[in-house]
Amino acid sequence: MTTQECNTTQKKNCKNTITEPMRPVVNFPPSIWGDRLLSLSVDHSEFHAYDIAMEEPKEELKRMLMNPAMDSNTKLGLINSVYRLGLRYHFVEEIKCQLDKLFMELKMEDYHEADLYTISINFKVFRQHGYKLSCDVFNKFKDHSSGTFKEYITADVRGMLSMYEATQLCTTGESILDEAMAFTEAQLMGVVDTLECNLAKQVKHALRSPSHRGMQMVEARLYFINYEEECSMHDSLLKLANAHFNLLQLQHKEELFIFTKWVKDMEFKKITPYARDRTPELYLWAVGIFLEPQYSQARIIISKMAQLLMVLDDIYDAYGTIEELRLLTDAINRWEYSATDQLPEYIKPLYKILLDELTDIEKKLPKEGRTKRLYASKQAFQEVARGYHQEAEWRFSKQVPSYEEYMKNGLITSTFNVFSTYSLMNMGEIDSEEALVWYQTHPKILEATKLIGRLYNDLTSFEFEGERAEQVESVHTYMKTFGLPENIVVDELKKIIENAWKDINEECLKSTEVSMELLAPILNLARITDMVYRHNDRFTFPEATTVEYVTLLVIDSIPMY
Ligand SMILES: CC(C)=CCC/C(C)=C/CC/C(C)=C/COP(=O)(O)OP(=O)(O)O
Repeated sequence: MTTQECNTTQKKNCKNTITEPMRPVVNFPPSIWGDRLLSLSVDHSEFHAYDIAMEEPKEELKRMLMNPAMDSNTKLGLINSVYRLGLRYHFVEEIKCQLDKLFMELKMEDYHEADLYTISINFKVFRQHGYKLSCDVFNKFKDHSSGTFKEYITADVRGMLSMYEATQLCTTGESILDEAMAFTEAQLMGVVDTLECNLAKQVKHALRSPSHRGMQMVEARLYFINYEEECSMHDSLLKLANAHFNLLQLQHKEELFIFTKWVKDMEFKKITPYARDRTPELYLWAVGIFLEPQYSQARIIISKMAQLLMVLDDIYDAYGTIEELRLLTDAINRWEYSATDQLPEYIKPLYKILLDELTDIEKKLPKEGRTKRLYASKQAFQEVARGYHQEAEWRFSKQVPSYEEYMKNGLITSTFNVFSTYSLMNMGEIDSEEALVWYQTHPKILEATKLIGRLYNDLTSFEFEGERAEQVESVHTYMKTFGLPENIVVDELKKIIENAWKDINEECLKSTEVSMELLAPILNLARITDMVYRHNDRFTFPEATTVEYVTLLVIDSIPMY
């Protein structure tokens, strides 16, 4: 977020005639958390207790998933619940084995008699696991003479909700799904206030955040609360989900404490008082990217990187003068302690933290492939600094680039290359030559995710930055490049976001090229972006939903079953 450009004005200090730049005062809302997060503590014996509590239900669920006698729709329903509860990673092999078989045996005739709910669940489950079930399964719900959906399905709210969720898996060219998304959304909005309690909660949340685009752990907790009847169908599912939530909450508490303490120990408040204070909000991005317990260290590293990016963003967007920003960019490009000398005093401690942290991360990485991974992560950081600098130069020279030129740079300043590089290098996957080669081809899924990040971020912030004469963000560059009014441009950019989601969905269907495990952090990055920016900038102004979600994941206790 940028502020009024006023740091080129010089203020005379009469006593010693040294000129001091006038720096903008940015009224970022303060953090609402205070020191509360520093009192988070965990009892380590509980980790073990939850691990034990998970063992039996996990084995029972494996048996259920592999049970050949279970009817295919019941099985797909169970896989749907497992996925929505964030438990998929426990059953990767079993689910693959079952879906391979079910998908191979599938015949379109099987869907002739099936209802909307069943077809939608089938569709969603297959697609979410990489199997491209044809969208033709929905043809029978269309009245082809009128071109609209058949009237009778509007009475089936549960079915429509499920269809709405399924349409989020749409890929390019599937017009029936585009139409179904608009149709079900409008119908659900029309009836939501007339529904009974549980269904109303489910519909309200889906309209606010469809499950495929939501942050996995938040979605899992809300599924557990809002879809009680589905979760209670199998006792083992209930037990496993419950122990799993408790286990993850312990981890989240511990990690958030470590991250908060690091922010305090590094004295960010003192050395970067001009920057936003958003510790749990940044941590939420890390939880969004990685759900699984084994990525604890990755979540802490990603949170730290996000903190450094946020502070850099606040220097480049507001606090630094253009001369200081040039020096800072040069120092980040040099990436060596001796470059500290060229920096203004107030940036020196930050620069040191940046270099120290990377060295520290280096020590934690396995020796094999270390150089390559470090090179990639350093490059990603340097690229963002150059991108931030380019934006500052445009603002300084009051130049408005073309939309294309802006976006080329804007994809870089989305910062998502840093997030995904750090994610992959902490997965061990980037060790594999194949994964690294794939990553360096600028995969479509990553480009689409960056696009969503840049556009959503701009769409939610351009209005409150609207008083500024020269805007350097996507809405105004698009308006200027194509000579279109603001309302049309906003709609156009939203369409581009929808198309980017289609690309992401398509990429996740090609799971033979790269594993779903490698795609997951990138898909999850798009999901957390959707959660944070779909309605407004919930990162800079986190009061409502972000606080609600941090509380849900880290603070609210989970009753034991
Ligand atoms: C797409 C996007 C930027 C996602 C943010 C991901 C994230 C948590 C990054 C670290 C902090 C940061 C730069 C937040 C965005 O600030 P801002 O809203 O001021 O960003 P801007 O200056 O690039 O518009």
